[in-house]
Amino acid sequence: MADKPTKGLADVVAASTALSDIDGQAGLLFYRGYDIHDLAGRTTFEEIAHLLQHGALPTREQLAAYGAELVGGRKIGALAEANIAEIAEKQAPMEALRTLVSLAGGDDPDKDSNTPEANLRKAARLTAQQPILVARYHAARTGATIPEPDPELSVAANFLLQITGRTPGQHEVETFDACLVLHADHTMNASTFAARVCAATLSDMHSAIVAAIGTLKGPLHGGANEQVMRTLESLDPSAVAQSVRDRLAAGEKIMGFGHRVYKTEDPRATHLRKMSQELAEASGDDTYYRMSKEMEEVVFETKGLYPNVDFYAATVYHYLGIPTDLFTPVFSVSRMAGWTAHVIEQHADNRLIRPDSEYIGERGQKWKPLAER
Ligand SMILES: CC(=O)SCCNC(=O)CCNC(=O)[C@H](O)C(C)(C)COP(=O)(O)OP(=O)(O)OC[C@H]1O[C@@H](n2cnc3c(N)ncnc32)[C@H](O)[C@@H]1OP(=O)(O)O
Ligand SMILES: O=C([O-])CC(=O)C(=O)O
Repeated sequence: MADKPTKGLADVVAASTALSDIDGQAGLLFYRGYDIHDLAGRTTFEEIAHLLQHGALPTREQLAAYGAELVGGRKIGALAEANIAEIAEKQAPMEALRTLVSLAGGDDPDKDSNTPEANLRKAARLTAQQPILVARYHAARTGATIPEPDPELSVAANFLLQITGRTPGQHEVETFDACLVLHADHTMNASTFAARVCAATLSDMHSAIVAAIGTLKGPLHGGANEQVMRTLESLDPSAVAQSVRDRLAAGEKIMGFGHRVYKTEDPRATHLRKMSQELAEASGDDTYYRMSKEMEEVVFETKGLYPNVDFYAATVYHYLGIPTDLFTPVFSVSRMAGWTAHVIEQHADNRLIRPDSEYIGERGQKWKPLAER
C-alpha cells in the first residue's frame, strides 16, 4: 500500500536543478549561484535569460549574439498571425496567451525536434515572441495601432513601448527590466513543475510551456498579481486596515501574501516595494502604494504573513501604465526564461515523472447490469 501523500507535495523534493535555489528561512534566492540582490538592477533580462538557458552570464560578444537572436525571433508565425484578432475578441489574456503560444508551436521551424540545439533555439524564440504576442493581443482587442518592435530596444523597453504606446523613460525601463529579472525563475514552483512533468514525457518545449502558462494563470500562483490590484481598487483608501481585518476574520485569503517556501520576506518583494514607492512618488499620487503598506502591516500583525513577489509587483505594473489584466501575462513574459531552461534541463537528464497516489475510494464493488442499478 502507498504511503500517505503530503498534501500539496509540501517539502517533497521533486527534481534536481542547477537553475535556482531558495533559502526560505533566510529569504534568499539565487540564479545559478548568483544572489538575486546582486542581479536585480545590475543585469538585464537578456543577460538573465542567457544565464538560465545557456548556463552562464554572457560575455559582451555572447550578449550581442543572443540579443540578435532574440530580435530575429520576434516575428510572429502565420498560424498565430491568422488567429490573433479572433482570439483577442474571445479569450481573456492568459487564455489567449496559452492559445497563441500553442499556435506558435505549430509555426516553429524546430517543432519536430527535442535536441539540445533545437531546444535552445526554441527557448530564444519563445522568450522573444511572448512579449510581442501580449502586445499584439492587447492592440487587437483595443483597436490600437502599435509601433513595430524596435530592434534597437531591449525586451523591457520594447514591451513598455508597445503596450503603452509611448516611449518609456529610462527609469521606467530600468525598473521594468529589474521586474523581469526578479520573476525569471523560482525553483519548483507550480508552473515550472507542470512544465517539467510535460517535458519528462519527452513532449516538446511548446507543449511544456502551454502547461506552464495554464498553471501560472491561477490566483494561488501568478494570477495573484492581478488580484492584488483588484483588491486595492475595491478598498476605500480611508478604511484599508479595517477592511483587511474584516476579510481575514471572514476567512478570506488576501492575495499577494504568504508563500510555500519563504518563512520570512520574499527577497523579490524587498526590491518591488522600493520600486513601487519610487514610481508612486514620481507619479504624484501614492495612494495605492500607501494602501499597500497599510495592508502589509495589517496582514503581518493579524496573520504573521509577508508579502510575496506578486504583492508589490501589482502597483509597480500599475504605475508603469500596464493594464491590470496583463499583469499575469507580464509574469509569464519573464518566467519564460526559467521555464524553457527547466525543459532543457529536464530533457538533458530525463526520467518520466510519475508519482504514486493513495487510493481512498470504495473497494469490493459488485457490478450490476444497467437495468438493475
Ligand atoms: C508567484 C507566486 O505564486 S507567489 C504566491 C501567490 N499567491 C498568492 O498570493 C495567493 C495567496 N496566498 C496563498 O494562497 C498561500 O499563501 C500560498 C498558495 C501562496 C501558499 O500556500 P500553502 O503553502 O499551501 O499555505 P496554505 O494556503 O495552506 O496557508 C497556510 C495557512 O496560512 C493562511 N494563509 C496563507 N496565505 C494567506 C493569505 N494570503 N491570506 C490569508 N491567510 C493566508 C491559510 O489560510 C492557512 O491558514 P490555516 O492554517 O489557519 O488554515
Ligand atoms: O515558488 C513558488 O511557489 C511561487 C513563486 O514565488 C514563484 O513562482 O515565483
